[in-house]
Order: sequence, then structure tokens, then C-alpha cells
Amino acid sequence: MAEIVLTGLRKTYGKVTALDGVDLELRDGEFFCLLGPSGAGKTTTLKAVAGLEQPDAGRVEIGGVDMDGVEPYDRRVAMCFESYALYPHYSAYDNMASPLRSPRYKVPADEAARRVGRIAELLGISHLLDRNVGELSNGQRQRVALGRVLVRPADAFLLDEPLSHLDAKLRQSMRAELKAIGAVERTTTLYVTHDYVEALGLGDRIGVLREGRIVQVGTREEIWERPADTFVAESFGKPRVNLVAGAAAEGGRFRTPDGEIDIPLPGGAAVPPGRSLVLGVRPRDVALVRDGRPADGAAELRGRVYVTEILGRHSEVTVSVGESRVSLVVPREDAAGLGRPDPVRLAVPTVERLLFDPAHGGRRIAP
Ligand SMILES: Nc1ncnc2c1ncn2[C@@H]1O[C@H](COP(=O)(O)OP(=O)(O)OP(=O)(O)O)[C@@H](O)[C@H]1O
Repeated sequence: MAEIVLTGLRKTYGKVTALDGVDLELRDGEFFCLLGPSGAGKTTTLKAVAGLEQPDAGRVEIGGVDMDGVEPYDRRVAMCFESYALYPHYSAYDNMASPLRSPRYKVPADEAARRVGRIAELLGISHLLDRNVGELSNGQRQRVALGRVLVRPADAFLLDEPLSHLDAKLRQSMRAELKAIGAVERTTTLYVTHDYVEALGLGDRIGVLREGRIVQVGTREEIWERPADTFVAESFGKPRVNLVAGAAAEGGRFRTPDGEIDIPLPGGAAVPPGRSLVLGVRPRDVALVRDGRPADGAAELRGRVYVTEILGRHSEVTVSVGESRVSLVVPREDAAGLGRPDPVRLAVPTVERLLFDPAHGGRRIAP
């Protein structure tokens, strides 16, 4: 077990800045998810921790020890890449046990068998242990590769999109297993993903990486309810958060340029009238109003259906409110019969409204 502390990590490849001053602290035994779009620097961060890439500047500490000059093999971390190198002519068992036979991690054969057996069971691959890896599916191979990492005694696991080749159902069950392994082993785990559902489901805490910088670190509730900026807000949730451009108006209100949306500012934000703002509301927080008035505290918007799309048992309805668009997710039957350009009324509840400042990179200013 060990905490991992990254300070001011920088790494450039020619003209590309992969890491632009990454600061991150992982607590001992924590399951930490690093989320970011393609090219954000996730893999580079992992490699810097593993010692496979030398940062141009900054420091990596594992368990309180500065890793400068420490060889990858001496860092006591186990890393699993998205592309996994297995021995195709060996059995799954031998692949998983191979690290435990190397001089560095050598454990007695019965201990190795016990470790491999336990991890294989957690990963749901016990029945595959005798098969040659060359005969396995991609998803099965990915689990063997993950197993090979998890059997090793290590202070930290570094996992790079380890579930990317699994189908949706298997991913979901594997998430539960990984969480269980993390809890049992209490081993600090740095888990890289670009899938927000995975990050929310797995991470004790989540770090959001953008263009080589950490933009926010927090629990799933903090990241979801109090995103640091519009980038983080847009990174979590499907359909995406509604971001509506407008400005502060007299009396503590938010107004779009055409005046069609004119509602109280969230969280009693004190913003001088005229200042540009972006209002954020998640589609699942917006409701259709059929009769009467919206519930207490909710603001009413009037618009016309622009498009509807069925998402399984729910439908996404996109509504034009003047020049702005607002999406909402409602039970499928509630949207039945709705089509362009039917008039609709929407309720936007108070508490879920977020306010961002477009003049400062879209950072959240309320609540
Ligand atoms: N060996 C390399 N040579 C040149 N450029 C590189 C190298 N490795 C990474 N990069 C660049 O550095 C940036 C960050 O890459 P990195 O692989 O860390 O991103 P990532 O967040 O893991 O992306 P993905 O989700 O696509 O794997 C990218 O612009 C990438 O093209």
C-alpha cells in the first residue's frame, strides 16, 4: 500500500504538450479514476508513475519516496495496458502465474496457485485457466492480462482502460468485481478511463484531466453536483448537460438574448446585470408540465418540440425556447405523441441549476 503524489508533472513530445503541470494526490488504498478525452494525457500520466516515461519536470512520489532515478521494476507498481502482451502459446494459468515465477516476485508454487485461483475467480475466468491464450476471445484475453497484473504483490495498481474490449454487460459485472478486488486488497489503484459511467461507478474519487492538466478532483457527488467548469459538466452525463448562453439581468435573473428564458439565478448568485453567463441544467432534471403550474420553486419555460429521440424506456425531447435549445429526458410514454412543433411547457427546478462564467473558461460560479 502506498500513497502516490504527483507534483508539477510536465512532458512534451516534440511540439505536443502531453502533461502541462499535473498535480495529483492519491491516498493510501484509494481507488482513483482518472478521466479525460482522448489525448488528454491519461496514459502519459500512468507511464510517468510506472517509470516508463521520464517527465521533463516535476516529481513522482510513491509511499513517500521520490521516484527520480528509480527503475520501473523497483517501483513496486503493477501496470496493465490497454494493449496487452500475453504469451499466446501458454495457458491462461501460466500467463497469470508468470510474474510470480520471475526472480523478483517469486512465491512458492502453492501460494502462486492460490493467488491465481482467487483472482481468476473474481474475474470470472476460472474455467479458462487451462486454455491457450491464443484460443481466447479478446474480452477473455483482456481479463487474463488484468489478472496477470492483479496477482502480483504491488504497492499500487496502474490500470489503463482495462475493460475496453468487453461488451457492455460484461463491463458492468467486471466493474463490480474490480471494486471488490480493490476493497479486498486495499491496494492504491490508479484507473484510467474515458467512460464517465465507469469513473462514477468505480472511483472513490475522480480526477478530470484536460489537455495535460487536472481540472477537478472530487468524489462522484462533488463532480456531478458541483462541476468545476463547463468542461467537467459536459464530461459527465448522457444526454449532455444543457448549457444555455445568456446574461445576468436586473433583480437577480438569468436571461437569454431574446428574452425567452428569464428565470431566477441559481443559489442566490450575486452577478452584476449585463455580465455574460452560461446556465447549466441536466436533461434529467427538466420536466414536462402538463397541467397547472410547475412544482414549488421551479421555473417555467415555454417552447416548442424540436426533435424527440427514444432512448430505451426513456425519450429525449429537445425543445426550442426562442433561439435556445433545452433537452430533457422523460419516461417514454410521456413523450408519446409529441412531435415538432408542438407547444410544451417545461419545469426547471431551482436546486439543480448551475451557473458558469464564460469569460473565465466556463468556471462554475454558483451554486
Ligand atoms: N510517444 C509519443 N510520441 C509523441 N507523442 C505522444 C507520445 N505519447 C503520447 N503522445 C501525445 O501526447 C498526448 C497525450 O497522450 P496520451 O496517450 O497520454 O493521452 P490519453 O489521454 O491516454 O489518450 P487516449 O485516451 O487516446 O489513450 C497526445 O497528444 C499524444 O498524441
